[in-house]
Amino acid sequence: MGNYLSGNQFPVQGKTVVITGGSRGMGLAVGQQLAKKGANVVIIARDQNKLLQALEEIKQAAKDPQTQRFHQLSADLANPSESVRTIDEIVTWNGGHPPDIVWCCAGTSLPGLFIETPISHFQSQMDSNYFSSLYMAHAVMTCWIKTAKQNKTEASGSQPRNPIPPRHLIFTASFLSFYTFAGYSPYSPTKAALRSLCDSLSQESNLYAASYPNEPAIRLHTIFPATILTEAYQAENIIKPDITKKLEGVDEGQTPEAIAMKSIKGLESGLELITTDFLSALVQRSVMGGSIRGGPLRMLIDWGLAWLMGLVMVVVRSEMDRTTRNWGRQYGAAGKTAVNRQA
Ligand SMILES: NC(=O)C1=CN([C@@H]2O[C@H](COP(=O)(O)OP(=O)(O)OC[C@H]3O[C@@H](n4cnc5c(N)ncnc54)[C@H](OP(=O)(O)O)[C@@H]3O)[C@@H](O)[C@H]2O)C=CC1
Ligand SMILES: CCCCCCCCCCCCCCCC(=O)[C@@H](N)CO
Repeated sequence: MGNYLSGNQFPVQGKTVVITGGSRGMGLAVGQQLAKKGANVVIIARDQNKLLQALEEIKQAAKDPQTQRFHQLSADLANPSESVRTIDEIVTWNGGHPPDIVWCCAGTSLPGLFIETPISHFQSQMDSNYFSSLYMAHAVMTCWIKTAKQNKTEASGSQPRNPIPPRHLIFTASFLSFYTFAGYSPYSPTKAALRSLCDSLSQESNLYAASYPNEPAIRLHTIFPATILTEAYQAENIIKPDITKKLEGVDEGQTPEAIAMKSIKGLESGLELITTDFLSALVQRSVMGGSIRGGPLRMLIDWGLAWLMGLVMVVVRSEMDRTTRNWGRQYGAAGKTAVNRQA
């Protein structure tokens, strides 16, 4: 609580954190960094061997391995009943208490030109990226509100107690939620949908906070990383259309550790939408819509950048259109150019 009042809006010491996709890449880095800050960590993914290996690495990073607790669960989160099952099991493991923080990192990317993409990929990308997060959100929010009801602390006109540290639900989207381009039609809509879900739930959380003023509020967040240098990124590059690689070439990428660190910093400073690099921060300002804004200073910066980006994005878009047309003239309309098909 001290932490909370003194400005850190994301204290994790002694809290129970669930990380979906915590067995590798960004999710694993998040698990290690939160363990280092004193959190109890539960990771969920499909591959059990990877989970066991990752759990060891997370334990090794722990601040106090004697008191912190760690757990892993194998589940395919594209299946809605698996989210309910895992949350139930975590509550039991956690002495009957719901987790304090759920961070949805699970996801995959199958880039491809639209008509070259098997129709089943559009559904499986939605399942893997959007629905896996939605199902988890539904399961854990249901659990949190059920607990609030059981505690019978509905608003009765009385003043709420001291500020209670909130619970947190975190989605992992992408730079591509804000701005997409050729080759990402199977993927970007799944991440844009996550941002919209976050905005919807963030508004709705006011309803719960007002109904249960003596229970922890639910805070929503979405992280928007650009390229993360993971094994998954190497794998997606094998199938990624050459034009897509060219268009995203300006982004050098960041390590999963750097992305995790910047995400946690954003959470600690109380942000709802969090970017982890400069380009994403700029492009975010061109599409703020009804998303929540920060305090007066941040609002001023947002507003200035939004004005600037209104102009800049016109240039960015037409530049990318020009690159794509030139590519088509030179190489034709295939994902892999003849040169790279042979390679
Ligand atoms: N790499 C990049 O360039 C970028 C990635 N992102 C997003 O960030 C997140 C992390 O990316 P990254 O670290 O590269 O990903 P990784 O592929 O390295 O890790 C993905 C994790 O999710 C798990 N997972 C995938 N599908 C399911 C499922 N159906 N049920 C349960 N677990 C699942 C994987 O384990 P298992 O396969 O065993 O289930 C693994 O633990 C993803 O949401 C990704 O879309 C955003 C921007 C850029
Ligand atoms: C001033 C504004 C200029 C804007 C220029 C646009 C630059 C393009 C940067 C592309 C970044 C792509 C990240 C994709 C991450 C991702 O989610 C995938 N790797 C997953 O498949």
